[in-house]
Amino acid sequence: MKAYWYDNTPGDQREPHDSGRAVSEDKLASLGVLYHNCPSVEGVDAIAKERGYKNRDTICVSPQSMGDVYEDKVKMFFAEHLHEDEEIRYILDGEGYFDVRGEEDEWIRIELAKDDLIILPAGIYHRFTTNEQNYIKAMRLFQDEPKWTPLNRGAEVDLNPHRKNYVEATLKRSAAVN
Ligand SMILES: CSCCC(=O)/C(O)=C/O
Ligand SMILES: [Fe+2]
Repeated sequence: MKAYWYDNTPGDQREPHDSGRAVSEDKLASLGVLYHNCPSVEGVDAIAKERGYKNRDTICVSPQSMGDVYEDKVKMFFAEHLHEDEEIRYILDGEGYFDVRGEEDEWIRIELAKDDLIILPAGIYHRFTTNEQNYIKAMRLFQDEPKWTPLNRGAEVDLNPHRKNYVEATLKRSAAVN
């Protein structure tokens, strides 16, 4: 895992966009984004049990596995959104980037590879993209039914109770201490 401020320059979303300014694991944790390295699935099972996850599936995001819909899927994942549930992603193979918003709405890019596990809190605005290798295989863990419901950013979603709770409980506290 490597995290850094996104450089905001134009160019393909799959390029690194590394500003050269690193972001620490502590900084991510202050935003409610938790990272673990899990060399074996037992570590994943322990985290899932502790946090009450009941379901999981595996997704492969690549032109080989998705065919004609690959580019549309990548565009969809890259639209800024939130979820009403916490989400865990465990990388089984390949690489990709999760971008999350900091306190001042700046993007932080989190580069993930095999054995990396990330927990994103409910209500955080984020997006995902493959990198230039166009290949990632990940385990998706769900607290309840295995559904992936993105709520794309907009005035209405800003007022979503899960968003408001995240802003009050996590984002404002993070801004106060950082
Ligand atoms: C590598 S997992 C596919 C993307 C995804 O599950 C997600 O939640 C994007 O926001
Ligand atoms: Fe998401």
